[in-house]
Amino acid sequence: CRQNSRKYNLPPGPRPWPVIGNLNLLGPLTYRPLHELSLRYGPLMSVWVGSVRVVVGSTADAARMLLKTNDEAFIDRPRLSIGRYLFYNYSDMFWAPYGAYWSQARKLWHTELLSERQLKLHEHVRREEVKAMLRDLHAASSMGRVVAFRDHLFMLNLNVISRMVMGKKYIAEGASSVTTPEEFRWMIDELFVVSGSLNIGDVIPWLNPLDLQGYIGRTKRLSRMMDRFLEHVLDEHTERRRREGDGFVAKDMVDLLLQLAEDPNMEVRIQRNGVKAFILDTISAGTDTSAVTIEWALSELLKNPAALTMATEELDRVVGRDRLPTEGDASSLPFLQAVIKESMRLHPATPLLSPRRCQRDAVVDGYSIPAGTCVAVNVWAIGRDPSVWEEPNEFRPERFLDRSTVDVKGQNFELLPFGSGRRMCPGIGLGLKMVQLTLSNLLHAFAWRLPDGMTVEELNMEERLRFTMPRMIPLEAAGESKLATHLYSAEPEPLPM
Ligand code: HEM
Repeated sequence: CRQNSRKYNLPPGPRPWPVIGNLNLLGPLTYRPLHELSLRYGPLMSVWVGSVRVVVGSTADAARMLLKTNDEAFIDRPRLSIGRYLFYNYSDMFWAPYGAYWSQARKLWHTELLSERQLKLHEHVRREEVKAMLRDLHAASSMGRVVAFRDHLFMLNLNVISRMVMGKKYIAEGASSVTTPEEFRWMIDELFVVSGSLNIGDVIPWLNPLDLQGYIGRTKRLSRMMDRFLEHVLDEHTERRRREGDGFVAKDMVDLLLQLAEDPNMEVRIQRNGVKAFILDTISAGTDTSAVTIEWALSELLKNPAALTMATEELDRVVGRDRLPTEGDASSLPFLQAVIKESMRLHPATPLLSPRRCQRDAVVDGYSIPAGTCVAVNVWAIGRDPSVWEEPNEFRPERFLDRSTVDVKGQNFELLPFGSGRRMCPGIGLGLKMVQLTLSNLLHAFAWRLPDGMTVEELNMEERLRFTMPRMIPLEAAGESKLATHLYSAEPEPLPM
């Protein structure tokens, strides 16, 4: 593979070592050394991860060339062990190779599974779950307890996804006869551990059969447990459909998927494994991403009290103290929107966009990129590029009030938290709703401050990298309830007309 590369005019990059390539340069927070290397080798550079050639784009222009101008060349994903062993041999959408199956899946997600109509139908689920979280936080703050947000935010997003996709919360006591809440939680944690780890055998293939890290063994074990659980979910849904006969109405994503799986007009039939793989996609791609984004936005606000005041004053003005913010309020909260964009600029949930694979030889900016090359876009570096952003390391939401046309929907290449092009995140609508609704409610319902004795300067803002990029140290804060007590009860209020 490396000999082959001599005949190509590849983008420049550091000299690779035998076997490991440039792995020695990368470290745990890969996007940071990659950013440093790009300052030396340029916005389009080649690095070797083991024996896999990776082309990294580190500026908005490079991202545009890779994700828009050459969208079709880089639309595939690499075949990694996780897709093979956990996602039913790439039967999901995230890891599916480019082709008819993936195209059909995208269409279905867009028109059926996560359509505007489906999102609207489940608005009450998001409201109820946010309210349940507020109730718990109210109880904690009445007792003067400091709140650690991470678990609350993760459980909120998991509960919303579980209810929208599978019809109920599987973490609740007695929710399922095949797993205990503890077992389910273990599976979810394990899912993120394997999703966020590099399997050495994927980049040094002759090591794969040895499974030196135990990665394959772990993934297969998790897959067996998950499969038992997912089979049970599918059986429960099939049983309800049988029981209700002609009166059956699809209530959640699994119901819809099972109907689609039986549709003889499908271009490519969705098999039972496909249904299970799509469920897994929503859990792995749709829970932690939103939770991590909200935790970073709260952290930046606590570190920047002036911005926190502006956000809460805006909520007071627009929503008033008699009710909780709803999804409909989002468009009337420009400062909150700016806070979210600014936070996503500095702390994108996936600092290196999920890997793409070049499906045919391509030429980008005069460099040739051979088929099979992996492609990564360093959105973390793009978000901090001083030629695009003034004072790039400062948290300044106001910058988006002047640039309100810059959004996160994949058209502005300087801000790509959801990626871009035909492979960009299909969950953007749901993800944004969750982030906006949760953040507005947390800020409106409580006055937050750092734990006693901690100054703004002492709030640690280091990150770590797993599947997503969470805070290294989970955020803690003390909250004081601001609204009338009945607004914290779990009973949902009626939606404003
Ligand atoms: C704040 C929340 C979220 C963020 C920041 C986020 C970010 C991303 C990014 C960066 C990608 C890769 C795009 C690319 O390759 O260009 C992606 C892909 C994907 N996301 Fe999201 N996501 C979020 C929420 C969600 C939700 C709620 C779901 C589903 C319920 C979801 C499902 C997916 C799937 C299935 C893919 C793979 C698409 C494909 O390969 O065709 N995401 N997401």
